[in-house]
Amino acid sequence: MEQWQAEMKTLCNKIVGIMLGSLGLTHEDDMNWFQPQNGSDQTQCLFHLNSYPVCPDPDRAMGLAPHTDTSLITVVNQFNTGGLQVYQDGAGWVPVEPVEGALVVNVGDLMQIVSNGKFKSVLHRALVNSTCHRLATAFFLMASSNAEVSPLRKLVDSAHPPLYRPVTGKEYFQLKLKLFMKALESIRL
Ligand SMILES: O=C(O)CCC(=O)C(=O)O
Ligand SMILES: [Fe+2]
Repeated sequence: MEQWQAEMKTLCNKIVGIMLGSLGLTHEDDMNWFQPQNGSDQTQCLFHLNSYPVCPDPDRAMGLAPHTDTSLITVVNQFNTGGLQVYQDGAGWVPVEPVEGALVVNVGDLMQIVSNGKFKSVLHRALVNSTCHRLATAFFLMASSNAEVSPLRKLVDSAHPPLYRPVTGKEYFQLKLKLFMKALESIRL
């Protein structure tokens, strides 16, 4: 389990590096701010094992209600049983069809903050079905609890003012628990 967690964290860090790199951020300083500092071992990753039993009337039930993740990114494994849907403006709820051997990467709220809105946190939900028990895992890469999360300096200038005030990883986590879908809006400048 520990080795799996370390490998997932490495994978997530790589993906975040590629995403921020695509915005022109390549320096170490741009990449390491969300890691635990000074050798502290605060939790920086969370893991959900979601279990959705067979449902006789799936149209009248919901596996996981619509939400955005608090994370920077979330890596989801659907184990070849669909159910995950993402909301797309204009199209509505779009199923994320499982692809054998592939993982799904969801953009979370913290990524929306640090990218100053360039990456949008995805609204998603999970449906149940009437034929098989669905399992899905979600691995969340968070910012460490004392890391300052704010739009990255290189993405901010007079033409692109910061959209969000700085928060610590811990503060945003608590805001999300309290305000749920209104958390991002509550730190909007
Ligand atoms: O079950 C799924 O496919 C998604 C799980 C999820 O969105 C979550 O745990 O936050
Ligand atoms: Fe989620």
